[in-house]
Amino acid sequence: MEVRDIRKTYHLPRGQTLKAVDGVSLSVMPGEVLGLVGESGSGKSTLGRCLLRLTDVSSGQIVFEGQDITHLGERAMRPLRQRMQMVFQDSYASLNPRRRIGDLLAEPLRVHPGPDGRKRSHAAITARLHELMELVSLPLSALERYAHEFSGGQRQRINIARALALSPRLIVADEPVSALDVSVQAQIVNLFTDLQTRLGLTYVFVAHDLAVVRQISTRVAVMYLGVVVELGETDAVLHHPAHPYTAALTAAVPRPEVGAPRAAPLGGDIPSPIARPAGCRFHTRCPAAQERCKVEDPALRPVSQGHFVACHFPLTDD
Ligand SMILES: Nc1ncnc2c1ncn2[C@@H]1O[C@H](COP(=O)(O)OP(=O)(O)OP(=O)(O)O)[C@@H](O)[C@H]1O
Repeated sequence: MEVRDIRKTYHLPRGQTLKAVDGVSLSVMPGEVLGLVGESGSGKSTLGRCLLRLTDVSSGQIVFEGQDITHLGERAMRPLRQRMQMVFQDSYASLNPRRRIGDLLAEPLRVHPGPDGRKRSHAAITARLHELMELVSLPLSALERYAHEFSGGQRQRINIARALALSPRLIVADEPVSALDVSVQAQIVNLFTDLQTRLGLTYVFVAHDLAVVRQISTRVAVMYLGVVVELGETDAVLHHPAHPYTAALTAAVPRPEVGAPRAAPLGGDIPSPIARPAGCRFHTRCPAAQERCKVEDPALRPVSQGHFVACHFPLTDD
């Protein structure tokens, strides 16, 4: 997927505008896991929804497998929906409590044609449901039960099974483990990793927990107030951050292999995206801000091969 300068503006009552995504360009390569991190309100969920066209973008371009999908209508999007799916944070809200799990999972299989382009038979649907249960390590008996009969972790397995039903290539997972207990989180992250290897999936993995992102991501994009401020390989971004914001985020996470933290944890709140600061949008909280940062918005530019930062004074390792 190629994303070019996409923006999503919400028009609020009283004429205010909120730029939730304010010019993001990035690519998602086949088979990679792109972690999207940033504090609450930075625009991660909105960007994830824009990528899958679950919300309309205000401007910019989204190209998926060579096809410009930016302005496709719902009918034209339908065949593409099979190839891109979303897993949400709230495992309960996304499962209809009055329907058996087997019924919920069968629905997309009934609506969309099979790999041969024809309507799936009852037997083909049943066989696929069994495969899905195996993929997410749930017993077949789960198909007969209702959402409330499962734990949060099991419900997230069901949501993953539903996302997998139509054999997608790309999955956007929006904080898929944030609502789970820590021990369960690890199991679900491992499940995502196993599935990725087995099925050759590509993920955009939205999370505010850097430990989770470090574990699963090939590359990381750090968002702040609607833009990507740092992008690169996971190790480069999280272990050698070039943006003071990333450095502050990583400083908040204890790392056993490193003694003293590299930067002070972040103070203050994220400013309102309705009245975002002029110049570099991070300057009001940046320990290294200078005069230039108050007036000039830095563009994302390379600091090394494949590692990009939007900062006038990027950090170096020495
Ligand atoms: N439907 C909407 N109408 C108006 N504003 C919205 C809407 N959806 C999101 N926003 C605003 O857009 C900004 C970005 O929100 P978004 O949920 O994308 O951020 P996030 O980084 O995913 O945060 P969180 O982790 O809290 O979900 C926030 O200021 C939010 O209030």
